[in-house]
Amino acid sequence: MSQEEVSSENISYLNPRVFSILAQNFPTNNDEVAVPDISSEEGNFLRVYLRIKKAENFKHVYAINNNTLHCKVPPANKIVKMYKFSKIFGPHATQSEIYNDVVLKKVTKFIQGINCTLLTYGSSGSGKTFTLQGTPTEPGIVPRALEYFFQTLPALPSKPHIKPTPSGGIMKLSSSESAQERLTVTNLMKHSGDPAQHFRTYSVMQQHLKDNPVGVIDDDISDVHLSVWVSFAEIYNEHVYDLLVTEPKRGHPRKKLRMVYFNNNAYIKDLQHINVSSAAEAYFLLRYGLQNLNYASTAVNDHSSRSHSIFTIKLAQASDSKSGVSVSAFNFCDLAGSERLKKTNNVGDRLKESNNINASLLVFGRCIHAVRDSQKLKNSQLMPWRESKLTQLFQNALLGNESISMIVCINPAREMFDESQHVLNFSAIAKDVAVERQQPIQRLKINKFDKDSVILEEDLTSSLEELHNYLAFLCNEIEQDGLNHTEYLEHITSTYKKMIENTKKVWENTCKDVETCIEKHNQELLQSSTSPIKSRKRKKMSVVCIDTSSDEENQVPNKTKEKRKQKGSQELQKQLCQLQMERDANVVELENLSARNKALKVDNEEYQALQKERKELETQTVIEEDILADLNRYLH
Ligand SMILES: Nc1ncnc2c1ncn2[C@@H]1O[C@H](COP(=O)(O)OP(=O)(O)OP(=O)(O)O)[C@@H](O)[C@H]1O
Repeated sequence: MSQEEVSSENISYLNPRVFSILAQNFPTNNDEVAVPDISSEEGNFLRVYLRIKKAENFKHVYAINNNTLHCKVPPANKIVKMYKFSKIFGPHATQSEIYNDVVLKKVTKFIQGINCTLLTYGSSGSGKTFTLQGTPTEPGIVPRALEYFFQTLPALPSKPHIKPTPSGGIMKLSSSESAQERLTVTNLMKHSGDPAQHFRTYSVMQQHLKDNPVGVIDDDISDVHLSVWVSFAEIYNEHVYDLLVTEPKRGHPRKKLRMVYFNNNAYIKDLQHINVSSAAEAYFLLRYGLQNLNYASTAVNDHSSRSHSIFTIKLAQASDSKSGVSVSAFNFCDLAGSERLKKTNNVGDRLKESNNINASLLVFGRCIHAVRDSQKLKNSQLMPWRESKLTQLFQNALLGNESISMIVCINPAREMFDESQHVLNFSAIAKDVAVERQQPIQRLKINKFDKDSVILEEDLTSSLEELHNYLAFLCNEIEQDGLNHTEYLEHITSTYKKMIENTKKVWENTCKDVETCIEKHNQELLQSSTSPIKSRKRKKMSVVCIDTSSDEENQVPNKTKEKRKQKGSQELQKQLCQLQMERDANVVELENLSARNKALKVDNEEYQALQKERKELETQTVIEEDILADLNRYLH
């Protein structure tokens, strides 16, 4: 069967099993199904590698063998500290050596269906980005992995038929959805300025990847449907952004994304996963995202990343004959550099970034510490995963449920000694973290009873799972919306109250002013009628008044009295006009607020409807669970 033909009955919204279909097709020594073991050849601990950046005249840091680093503590150089690593790469190590030793096997595991994470950690300017991305002439780990990955896979269909869901399942795409998915890359290319330039850079890089190894999949996998997706996220100042979106319109801020939980796994809601069919396309998206990253010049690196970035490749696999689907992800995470505020001389925005970077790295360190301690002491202490976005995302990997490695980068220059010490101490703790063995494959049990019952049981299990998933999703949404809704309602009500109080106060004050003026003017008029000289002097004062005195009482000449009356009433008129305008503006504002209030009521109704739907779903779930239990009892 060709990649283009997919039978819609067999692929639906399914949850993946742990290992992929392709895992069965990698050559093995003894014809057994290859069940990859993430811990066997790596020992049971997190793999931590060290890369020492090129630097001149450094003598206090040196590797005594492939795994051990000695560090003389200045100024006396008498104390020597020793650090152990999975492997140390000295200043002359090439990009390809690092890729082959650290990443190559992981890409194979990734194709076999295992989730993999690779982090680079180190102080600012120590070479993290260089190690991951490299340059067109010295390509780093990510472009090398992409090249290997796409050369190992069979040719992909021109349009994807399956897509991973955010919760880790797979959905089947209709032909229009499939076409729509392909449009996303084309649109980004249109927005990227000069796509030809990009492909020129790519071909320069490819020239330097001629010796990159290629994997082989022996078996016939023509009935396995494959699709590849990439995403690129940035965590900047503790906010998450999608790097693969077109720039927002001028004056519009970038959209902040939310972290949500599904089955205790955090994922970034609304982060785009873009379908790619070749290494060239994936490399284009990588470069596109890198352009959108936050960089700035600091005293230690003139092109310093001010955020953590996570480039993810997802492989979705579905087979009609081999039963089941699989989704695996490979995360490449470039952590922002830890920095000493004194050394970087940061102020203003840079200082705020530094504080956020250091704070999230601190939580990262505390989590690693807590995992290590709880493993050593065999206790289950509370871990501060939720204190930073970074640790929320990598909780599962750091708990040992994925294949995870870290490349620690240091700049061995004398003036960077303090930073390097800090990084090395951190890596010593990280290296102690145990990685647990992954769970064996969970297959759907095929029953010995008649075929219809088996199908019914499978259908029911799958629909129940869907129902559970949807319920969890709905609960999450309701929780989030409920929070926003209440906050918004409170905000609008308090604004409303404040505005009404303000309007009242302004109106009362104005009325008081007018009354005082009238009183004053009347007194003046009374005085001027007894003393004409005084009244002439006072004429210069600007007093707004209403003349209430009668002709008989008034002793001033009629003309002067008439003029005063006119002037007084003109000014009063003016003031009244102004007040009228103010009141009109307030009325408009109040109308606006009423409209917003009405909208909120509509929102509220929708909220209530959602709650109702949730209740119905809960009832339905209970009923379906009962049916399933009955069925199970009947079957077994
Ligand atoms: N091993 C290396 N060989 C050659 N150049 C290197 C090496 N490591 C780093 N560099 C160069 O050093 C400079 C800083 O490196 P890089 O930007 O990768 O640091 P970083 O750790 O990512 O810093 P930040 O955390 O501030 O972003 C870059 O110009 C990079 O090309």
